[in-house]
Amino acid sequence: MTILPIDPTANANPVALLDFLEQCRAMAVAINRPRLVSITLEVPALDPLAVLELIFEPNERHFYVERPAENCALAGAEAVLEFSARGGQRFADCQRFIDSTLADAIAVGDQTAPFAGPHFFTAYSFFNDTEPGEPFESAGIFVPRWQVALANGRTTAVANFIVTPDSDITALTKKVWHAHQKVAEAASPGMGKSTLPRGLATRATATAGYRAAVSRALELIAAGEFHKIVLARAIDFAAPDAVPLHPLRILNGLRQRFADCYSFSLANGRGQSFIGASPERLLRVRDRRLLTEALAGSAPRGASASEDAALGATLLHNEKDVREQRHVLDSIRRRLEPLGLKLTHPAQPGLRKLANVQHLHTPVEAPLPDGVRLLDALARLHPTPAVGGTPREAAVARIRELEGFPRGLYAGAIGWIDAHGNGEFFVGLRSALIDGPNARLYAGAGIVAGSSPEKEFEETEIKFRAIRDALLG
Ligand SMILES: C=C(O[C@@H]1C=C(C(=O)O)C=C[C@H]1O)C(=O)O
Repeated sequence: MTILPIDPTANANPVALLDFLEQCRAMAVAINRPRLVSITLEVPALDPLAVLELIFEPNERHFYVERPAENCALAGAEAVLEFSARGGQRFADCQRFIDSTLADAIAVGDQTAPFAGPHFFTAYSFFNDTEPGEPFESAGIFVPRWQVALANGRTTAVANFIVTPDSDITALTKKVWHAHQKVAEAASPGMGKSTLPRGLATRATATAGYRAAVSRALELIAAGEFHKIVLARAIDFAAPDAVPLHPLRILNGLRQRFADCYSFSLANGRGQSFIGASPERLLRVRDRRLLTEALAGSAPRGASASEDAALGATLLHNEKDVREQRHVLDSIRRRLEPLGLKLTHPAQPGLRKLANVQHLHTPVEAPLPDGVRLLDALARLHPTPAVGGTPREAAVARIRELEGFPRGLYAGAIGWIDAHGNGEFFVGLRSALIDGPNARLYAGAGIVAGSSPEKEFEETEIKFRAIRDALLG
């Protein structure tokens, strides 16, 4: 990436912009290829979700993720660049796309500001290949036209665009200036209010046969085919009178209730969005330090502090749950150590308490060795036994047949990567696919020897609550 020493705040006028874009075009002519140009500006305090609401277009791509507890939110919309891949090489194909895009990219503005420069919003479906007709690709990346992020009390806006050797620079200047004005408007005191449709879901149908699928999985475990498998259920909700459900309205409810989770929305640009409040970090890389976690084993929250503590203590000592979580931790070690990572983690799991459920949790950390990049680690980690099973191949091979519905992005890997190789991915859990007035909700549970079909069913009911309550308003 070429970083030009231009101060965009001092040059925030259409004449300077035109001049700058002419320079970029000359740089595109020099290599005879299009270039991604990225302008970063620090702006007054803004809620990225409010901005996304204001510029929301149902048929544009968007990406949103927020962890209120970390005072961190990131929004992007409209694709200036898109890439998709499928199959076993999808992570490596994505890395090549990112590398070639960055090799020709030009950036201006303070590149040390939080979330400065171009970001690649990326989603991997649970399986290497999605089924025909599924709304999201098995690997999809887009670079947004605009991005607004909040971190450590600072708000950063980024505008991205493509300059080709024969770009019409006057038209492009108008477009970029218009986008700049739009974000500036959103930051003004008279900021508009979007009128989101008030669609709420009521009617529900659940996929049948979950208990039978768990029983069948227990037979396969007894026969030695695998040790653990995660099986999910889907429930379809619909809004009466076909009033469309608005992903960002549901998201606003999720972020208020699940401050400690990743509240997210990802739109495919064709009217469908995948939303949720996921408790599970798959991977974070910051300044070449990798952070992941083993999260598995579940218990309800108690009504009083003492009941809650008792439920937590039972979970910490439950042999089945401890074994289930251990499978996840062991798998993380097995998958990452061959890359040369020296992992550190506490010897015993702790409790991760969410509004509706508590889990066993072990944070895992390591410096990234030279030459190893975020997507190398992600390709090895996904899917962990927290959402797939162990041994991975044997368990994952049975999931489609036992569940009977396409997972799509449920339990997939969703996140972002920046120009320096930093990034963060979470697991697409406690989630729903929104399509007009329809919503499909997903929740699963890990099955090991000793699991009971009835208890696993109840566990999925508890997990459904997170997204169901937000959906029902
Ligand atoms: C599969 C889900 O959650 C995963 C499975 C868990 C379990 O089996 O106890 C716990 C946390 C998650 O890793 C889900 O929420 O759908």
